[in-house]
Amino acid sequence: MAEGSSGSEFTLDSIRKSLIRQEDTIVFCLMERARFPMNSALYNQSLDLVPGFSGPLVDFIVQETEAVQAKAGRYVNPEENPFFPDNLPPSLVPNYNYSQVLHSGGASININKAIWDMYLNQLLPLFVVAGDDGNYASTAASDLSCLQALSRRIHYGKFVAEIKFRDAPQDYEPPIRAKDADELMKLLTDERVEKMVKKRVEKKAIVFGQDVSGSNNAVSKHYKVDPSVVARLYDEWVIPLTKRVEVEYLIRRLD
Ligand SMILES: O=C(O)C(=O)C[C@]1(C(=O)O)C=C[C@@H](O)C=C1
Repeated sequence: MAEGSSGSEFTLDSIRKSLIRQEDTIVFCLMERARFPMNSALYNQSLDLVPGFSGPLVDFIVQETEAVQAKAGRYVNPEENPFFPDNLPPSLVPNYNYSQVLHSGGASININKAIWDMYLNQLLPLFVVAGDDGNYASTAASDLSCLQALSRRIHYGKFVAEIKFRDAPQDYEPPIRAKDADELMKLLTDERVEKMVKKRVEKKAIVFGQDVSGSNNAVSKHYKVDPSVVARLYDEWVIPLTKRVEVEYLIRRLD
């Protein structure tokens, strides 16, 4: 299972612990991306910076990186979903025996297009400064780290949904059979937990993102990423998209 999770235990508590640990990764990834300005040439559809490749430079870098990672077995892991799944090379390394806790229908759920669109068009402009420093390859590597961390967190909804189903099949089976997405959304929602998640990620952005001085204890008011943007990221996108994955997973759970 994911970062910080042992693999043998599969409970709502252990899954939530992993989601909490993944918050750290996401906040640090955003702080790393914020070191670079927007570098918008990287995302320009019509610049064709790479001879023989048509499309933005970020697509080229992500596709090539995913191809190498696919050969090294990244996408054999049920927690990982590629952004460019078409024509990915197969894994060349011996298969690791990942615990197969998900229903087989879960494998086909990949909402990375929505994550990509949200990250590039809505989130990035909220936390990076305008400008161009020419560091396109490093910026794209940093984007990919953010995208992969967000994708892992959001698709973790598959595991959350599986454990919720196993804990209360009698509640979930009727709306699954009726293909009632609204009822499933109601059942899986826990507003108290969502509130806590949003508060905690904002706090993490405050704690991790302040300038630390060796000489005194003054608390800085400058943060590497605006904590309210991190809270908004979870409120508007991460939690709703995780819930979308949960519903998509549950709808297929009895197929
Ligand atoms: O922890 C859960 O129960 C989840 O389903 C995850 C999550 C989230 O994305 O953080 C999503 C839906 C719930 O309303 C609460 C939290």
